[in-house]
Amino acid sequence: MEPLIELKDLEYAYPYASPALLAISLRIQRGEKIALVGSNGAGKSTLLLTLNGMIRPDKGLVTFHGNPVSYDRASLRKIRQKIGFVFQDPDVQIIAPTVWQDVAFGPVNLDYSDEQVKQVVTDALHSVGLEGFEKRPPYHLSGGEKKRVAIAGILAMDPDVLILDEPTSMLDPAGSEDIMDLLDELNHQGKTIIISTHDVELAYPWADRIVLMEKGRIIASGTPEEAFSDKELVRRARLKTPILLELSQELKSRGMKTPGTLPRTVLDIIRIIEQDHHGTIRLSDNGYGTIHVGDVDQISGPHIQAILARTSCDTIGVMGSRAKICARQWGLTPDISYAVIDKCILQAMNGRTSLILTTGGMVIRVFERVAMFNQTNNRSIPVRSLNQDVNPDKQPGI
Ligand SMILES: Nc1ncnc2c1ncn2[C@@H]1O[C@H](COP(=O)(O)OP(=O)(O)OP(=O)(O)O)[C@@H](O)[C@H]1O
Repeated sequence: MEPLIELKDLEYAYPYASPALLAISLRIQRGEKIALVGSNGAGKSTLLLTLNGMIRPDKGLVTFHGNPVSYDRASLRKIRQKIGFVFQDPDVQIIAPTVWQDVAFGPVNLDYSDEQVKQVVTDALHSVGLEGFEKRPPYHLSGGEKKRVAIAGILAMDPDVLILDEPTSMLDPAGSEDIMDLLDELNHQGKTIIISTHDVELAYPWADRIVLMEKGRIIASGTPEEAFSDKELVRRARLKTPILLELSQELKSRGMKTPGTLPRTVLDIIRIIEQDHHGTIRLSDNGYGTIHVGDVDQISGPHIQAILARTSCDTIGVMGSRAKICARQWGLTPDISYAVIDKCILQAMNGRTSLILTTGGMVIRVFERVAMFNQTNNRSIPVRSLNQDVNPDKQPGI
């Protein structure tokens, strides 16, 4: 398959400095979620800047859709619309006095009509959960909100690819989880996402592919399990093994049976431990808790309130920006907003009931994920849709 972006034998050195990139070759497929991981100075930001022509390599070739990137003004304008870049520090990117004007900056410069600008800015602010922020001065927003403004400014130009340099730097844990959840949502909508980070715990469960960098070179590119399993490579890259992987390596070295696949989440680790105990480690006396799923675009706040009043629901999880806004408007305080499905499966295994609020295609994703878990682990955790228009007979996993 032709890659969406390809880098061939790139080399680059900043003026009066030693090479920042050496022998870089990389193929990026449409729809991938890639994390470039490496220590300070490894070359991650420089590599990202070559992807949409912000840095022109001294040697080698960058192609997009099979066409070599040209560095004339018009071509760069085009490619930067299709490959959007979110800088590490949002203050570098935010330039206008209000959120609306800032997000509208790109579309206005692309000569969109007033009507189009209005539409794309409204949609972009909706996607990142910043409706109602239109008139606010960006400089008075929190770090997480500024990051969202920067992402909205890029989304307003409808890029195929989103590049984010250290997307969670300067954010608190909840803010980081919100951003990673947003990136998942955008990827689910078809965007290719490429981030840089030195946070292995963030990259390991999130990425489809990890590209490990050291001193300007790519030293590994593979699934997170492959990239982080080689202790020597991880040491060379001045990183550390993700804690779940280290735990599973320790369990294995102590004779615990581990399945073919390595754990990416807490749920995976629990599964390994349970299998070794023949699935009897702990199951609540009540059996499994139910996972309820509601599409916030198909259901009203009062309806949810009524359901919550008559069902004992131990945990509320929200997936996606729209669900987060609705939960806030309906006066609900979510317990979880990241890795929601896995956490609700863990709750269900402890006999606890949960409610997941989300939108559209994500509802089906919940059913599919739980069905797959039930099938591979011989479980029967029930999932129920709160939306009447979903035919339970057609729902996988019930
Ligand atoms: N504007 C610049 N001028 C000169 N040298 C630079 C410049 N930007 C980066 N470098 C150098 O290029 C190399 C790669 O830096 P880069 O910022 O790409 O690494 P990084 O992996 O993104 O690091 P970090 O995680 O610290 O952001 C480093 O040696 C750095 O000192």
